[in-house]
Amino acid sequence: MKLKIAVLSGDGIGPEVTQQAIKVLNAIADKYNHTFEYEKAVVGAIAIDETGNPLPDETLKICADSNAILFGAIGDPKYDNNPSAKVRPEQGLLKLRKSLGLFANIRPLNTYDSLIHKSNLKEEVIKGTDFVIYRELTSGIYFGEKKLSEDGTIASDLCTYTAEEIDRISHLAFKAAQVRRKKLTLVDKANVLESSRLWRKRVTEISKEYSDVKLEFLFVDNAAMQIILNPTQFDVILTENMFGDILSDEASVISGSIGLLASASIGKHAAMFEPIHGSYPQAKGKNIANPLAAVLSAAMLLDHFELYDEAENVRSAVEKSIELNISTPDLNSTNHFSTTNVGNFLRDFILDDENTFYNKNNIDLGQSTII
Ligand SMILES: NC(=O)C1=CN([C@@H]2O[C@H](COP(=O)(O)OP(=O)(O)OC[C@H]3O[C@@H](n4cnc5c(N)ncnc54)[C@H](O)[C@@H]3O)[C@@H](O)[C@H]2O)C=CC1
Ligand SMILES: CC(C)CC(=O)C(=O)O
Ligand SMILES: [Mg+2]
Repeated sequence: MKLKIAVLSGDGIGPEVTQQAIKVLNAIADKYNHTFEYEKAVVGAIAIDETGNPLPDETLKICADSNAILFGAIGDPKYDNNPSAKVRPEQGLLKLRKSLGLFANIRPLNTYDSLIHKSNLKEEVIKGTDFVIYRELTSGIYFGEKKLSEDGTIASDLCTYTAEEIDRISHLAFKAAQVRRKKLTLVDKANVLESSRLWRKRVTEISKEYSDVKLEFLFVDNAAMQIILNPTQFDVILTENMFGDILSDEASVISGSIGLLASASIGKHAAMFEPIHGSYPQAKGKNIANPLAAVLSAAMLLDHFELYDEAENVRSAVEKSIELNISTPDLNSTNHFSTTNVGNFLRDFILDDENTFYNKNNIDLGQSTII
């Protein structure tokens, strides 16, 4: 297969982790005889520095002309610490999602046997967790009208949803539940918010078309608690933009690190693959960020083009790296490996086996080595 992939690595650790995802995609292309062509484009703080615009037209054009987009992360402390900045990196990402119509953000979450004992949460609580969050991505409060009074003392952000916006992602989420464990939990705040009541009404209506799927409702405050107390109860979680953003960061604690959580942002005519984490500026340039979220997002890209064996190969390599503790410091506090070397391991494992990596780097199995 031939694919044109736009690469928007962005800010902070974005370029470091995206580089490993490309390394892995290149190994897959070599092994399975595919051609992946990459075209780089700027977004976020780096784009503001270069052009004054967090999403230059040229970037949008490159994305629109590609089969898929590989996205790293955006954000920089110089904007985070300046609430008055009018032009911000995050606007680039939001505009990109909106312009390409990427209305569904799919965030899978599972545990790894070799990490469970390291979790901050009890093994018996998290073992077997396997759910996916369907987060609405192009509407809600992140896209509503923003107002600041002239004297700067009153601010507001409007949360709006239309029936159409709710319906299109709901159908995707129900379809996902049908091929999973047939349970869908709508997370909202329908006891308070009018927009949430519309979600409940539409989703209840749509559920009649998916009678094999059990529909449950949960208020978001309770959902935040249940995700930690009893995460195995969930199969598909469907929710609006901001709730999905927040709950998925919380849920990443179950897996062991936010550096493991991948996502696919899907629209009618475009698809983007992005880790759920941000630009982790404290780690920029240190070669310590976990690249697995970016790599697993690349696996979701392969799935999207029905390259299922290839995607499975990437996931096996990731599992092997975790099992062998070839991991960055977020997962391996003692003998950690660099971002680059985790990527090298995955590449070597895909193209050959784990021994290649050990031999190339002169590592004895079981030896304590930091590289
Ligand atoms: N999709 C995106 O591009 C997103 C961008 N942001 C932006 O990123 C910047 C930093 O925001 P934060 O709230 O600090 O969120 P963040 O996700 O960048 O980092 C939060 C914490 O998560 C951990 N972490 C994140 N990525 C990791 C990785 N790959 N490996 C290991 N540990 C990792 C680190 O402990 C870090 O301190 C801000 O400018 C924010 O606006 C935040 C979230 C999403
Ligand atoms: C930085 C925001 C625009 C989005 C975000 O936090 C996310 O998509 O996870
Ligand atoms: Mg987020």
